[in-house]
Amino acid sequence: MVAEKGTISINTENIFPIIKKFLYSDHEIFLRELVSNAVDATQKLKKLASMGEFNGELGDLTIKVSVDKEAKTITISDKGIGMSADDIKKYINQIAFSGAKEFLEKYKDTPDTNQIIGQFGLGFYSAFMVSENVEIISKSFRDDAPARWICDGSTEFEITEAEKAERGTDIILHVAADSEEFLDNFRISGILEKYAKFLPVEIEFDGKVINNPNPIWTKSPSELTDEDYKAFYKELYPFGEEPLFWIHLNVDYPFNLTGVLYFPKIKKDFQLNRDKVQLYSRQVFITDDVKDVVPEFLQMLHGVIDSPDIPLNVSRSYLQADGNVKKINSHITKKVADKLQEIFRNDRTGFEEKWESVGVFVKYGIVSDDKFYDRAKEFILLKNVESKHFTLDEYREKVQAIQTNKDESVVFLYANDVNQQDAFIASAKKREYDVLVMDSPLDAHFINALESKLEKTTFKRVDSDSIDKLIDKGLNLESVLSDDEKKKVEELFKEVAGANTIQLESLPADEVPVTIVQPEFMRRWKDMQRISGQGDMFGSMPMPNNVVVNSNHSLIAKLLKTEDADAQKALTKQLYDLGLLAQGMLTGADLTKFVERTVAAL
Ligand SMILES: Nc1ncnc2c1ncn2[C@@H]1O[C@H](COP(=O)(O)OP(=O)(O)OP(=O)(O)O)[C@@H](O)[C@H]1O
Repeated sequence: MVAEKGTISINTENIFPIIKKFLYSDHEIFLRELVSNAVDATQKLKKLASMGEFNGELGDLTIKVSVDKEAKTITISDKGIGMSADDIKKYINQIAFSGAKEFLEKYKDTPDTNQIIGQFGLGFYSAFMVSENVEIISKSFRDDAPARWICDGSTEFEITEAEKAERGTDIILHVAADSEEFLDNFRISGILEKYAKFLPVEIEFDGKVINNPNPIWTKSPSELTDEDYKAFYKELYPFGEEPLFWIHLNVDYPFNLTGVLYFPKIKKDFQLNRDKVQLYSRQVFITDDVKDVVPEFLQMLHGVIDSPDIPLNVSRSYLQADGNVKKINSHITKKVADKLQEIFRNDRTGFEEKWESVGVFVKYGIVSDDKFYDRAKEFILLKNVESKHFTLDEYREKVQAIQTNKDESVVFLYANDVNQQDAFIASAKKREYDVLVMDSPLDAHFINALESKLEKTTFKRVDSDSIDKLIDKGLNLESVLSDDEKKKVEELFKEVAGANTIQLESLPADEVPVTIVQPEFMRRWKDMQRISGQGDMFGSMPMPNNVVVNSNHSLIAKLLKTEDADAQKALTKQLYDLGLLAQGMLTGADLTKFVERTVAAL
């Protein structure tokens, strides 16, 4: 068969309803699009005026939005460049022919042209998502006769001359029966509040200007004071607590990006984050779902990012593939790291005070982004039980002399619950060891990440073994017990200890007789699963503990000497329960019996 080539034909009558229906999943977007067009028309006029191509009076350029419940109309009026009948035919009747793009092409070499929002030539048609008929009444700045265009959403339209005294455009939406929700003032003001809050031209609704046309991210940091940044934060999040500090982003190469990111105070447990980073494109709100644009670990930041290089119709798969978005992502990471480093270097005390909040970002960053560790390693802080902070290098330097084990690995001891692990911390202190506090939900992952980065360093929770096993220097004490005696002790404890493993050790005589420890490896693995929210496959499984019996303690000698079998059992049980009690593991009926027994023995 001979190859045949051709062009696929598109039938406008069929494609039009598809555009209307599926272009935007969210119908409220129509207002964003129409108000953006009005802003564009106004900005174009200002631009022409600044170049001497328009010499008339600019006058009040406020854009007005109004709702007429009775007539069932929504009107968006601007005093921008307007359109003649020919302009309407050219720009409106040809779908996907963007006048904005044409304008940009024409003036691309002049300054400030990038303030125009439109790019696809589709936005106007979103009006049909909510309207039965859409009417345009417009008068061009060129003083051509005013024109009226009306269309019912089919491919047919009517264009006639109109009466209009003032320059500019009125877009009148005759709202369809299924969209009457948009005839509600609250609804409209809510939509404007969301999308138009920072548009660069004043927008009036219900007699009030609803926007701040000059938000701080459009200004230069040198014009701004701390108070300005704080006031803007309040404007964004009226109920938020004052932020810790902020970063003003200002990039124009290789992509355009402005914005202000705030570091919020973070409570210990991650609270649900309602105050999110907002994404704008030329001051038009796009979304507050900034996944992909902002690195995952920085999504807890607050503030605003504005980039014309982020496509307006944000779809996730599109964003992930977008080269600019990737660059933006790593730029933000770098900026955040630079800012943290600057504060760390210039104000160490202030940095330490903020560590509880800042640490959450840093830890999350280290866990989720390999490159971030290299940027952050200088200012990662560790806090010990005396609430002193150390960098990684400082801490290693501090503990290395006495906390190195026989394999030459430096052991960083930590507690995740200082109260509950007090007895273990006390034994560590007896050896003059230092103990860190690792009590944030991220710490299990953070510790793992650090172990993989730091050479010859292991983290061990203070209660995961007896202290001389945690930092095993290979200097084993002799046991005072014979092998037979050891066996006997083991049997006695086996009877009371259920599924737990008995571990006889020759510890110094002044260490406690019985300790219950939770092996580091299993426990940490379980913690990590819990925080990653991965099914609780092992989470609900009871974890066997190790019962460390100090064979050198005098009470163990006494236990062996006790001849009466019941008395021997009772003493074993008492010692075991004391071990559980020290770990906060003695509860319920066992605790009640323990108290009764102890009282009876007094
Ligand atoms: N209020 C208005 N005043 C003057 N011209 C307008 C107005 N609204 C629309 N236009 C003209 O119609 C064109 C098409 O508008 P439309 O919203 O469909 O696309 P766009 O704004 O160019 O791009 P996008 O699809 O990104 O919004 C605009 O580029 C502009 O030339």
